[in-house]
Amino acid sequence: MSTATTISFIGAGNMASAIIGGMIANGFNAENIWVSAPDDQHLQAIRKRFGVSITTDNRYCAQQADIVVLAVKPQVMADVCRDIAPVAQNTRPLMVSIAAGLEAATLDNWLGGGLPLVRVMPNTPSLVGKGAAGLYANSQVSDDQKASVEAVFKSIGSAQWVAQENLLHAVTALSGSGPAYFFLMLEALEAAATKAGIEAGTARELAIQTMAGAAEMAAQSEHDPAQLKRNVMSPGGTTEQAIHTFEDGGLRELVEKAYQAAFSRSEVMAKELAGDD
Ligand SMILES: NC(=O)C1=CN([C@@H]2O[C@H](COP(=O)(O)OP(=O)(O)OC[C@H]3O[C@@H](n4cnc5c(N)ncnc54)[C@H](OP(=O)(O)O)[C@@H]3O)[C@@H](O)[C@H]2O)C=CC1
Ligand SMILES: O=C(O)[C@@H]1CCC=N1
Repeated sequence: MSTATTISFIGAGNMASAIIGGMIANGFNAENIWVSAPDDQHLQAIRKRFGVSITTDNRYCAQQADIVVLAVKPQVMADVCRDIAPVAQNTRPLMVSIAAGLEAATLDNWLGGGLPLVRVMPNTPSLVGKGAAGLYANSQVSDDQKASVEAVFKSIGSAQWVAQENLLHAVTALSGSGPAYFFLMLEALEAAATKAGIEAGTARELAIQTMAGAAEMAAQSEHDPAQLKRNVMSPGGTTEQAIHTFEDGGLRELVEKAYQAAFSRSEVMAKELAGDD
């Protein structure tokens, strides 16, 4: 990505902040980032935190950039896109949507048609440079534009292109929503350990370090997760009692059910919102 690349974010919430924070921590120049949202006080806080330029005018924000990231909730996306469409048609930036569900053709239609558009499904650990994003480009996107957007998301974690757009539903249910699954596991482990008498701060520290250590080991090891799990399960020891409890309690089926629920919701959102024209 060129150091002169300018990026505008329409929407300044959890996900936009995570991406911006990750980019700046990785050396991207805050002067080349614009952010717009309706609430000026919220924007002032973003400026203070990251040193980016801010405006409550989405059109003005979109006009500043080579890449425009649409980072609002799916339900307000139609209004936002229709509002900035004249500007986008005039300056023809690379449009990037991070919204769950919303299809490229629907977005492009709201933006007036014929624009280069990449859909990205990122996740909040982008803030700490450990994001995981799936990307899909429509046919208007050039190779250079693909390289630029890939560079942005690689700078804050892993970025993987998917061959078909509908695979983004599968990415959303895996890595888009995924951080919440692991935060739930942390909450549950911390609660169990606290009940057993460990001080809450200590329980959290040990649980987090265990999760981070397991993830790092899985990333670095030549063994698959099943083997790594077996390596912890000493015969007749403690771990096998816990793992058998998880298996007997139907954890795998529950994970599959939860994954499918997120996947289906993404599909339903795509259908519902595609009808919003
Ligand atoms: N959170 C996550 O983990 C992930 C979210 N996403 C996607 O990212 C998108 C944003 O989600 P998230 O950041 O969680 O949501 P938030 O609610 O945290 O942020 C939404 C932002 O949009 C702003 N906004 C609302 N209306 C407008 C408008 N008309 N013009 C400009 N900005 C507006 C809000 O402004 P204000 O601050 O003033 O209220 C807020 O800053 C969604 O489409 C979601 O599907 C994708 C992957 C992961
Ligand atoms: O829950 C959501 O809809 C968004 C998309 C993936 C993570 N958060």
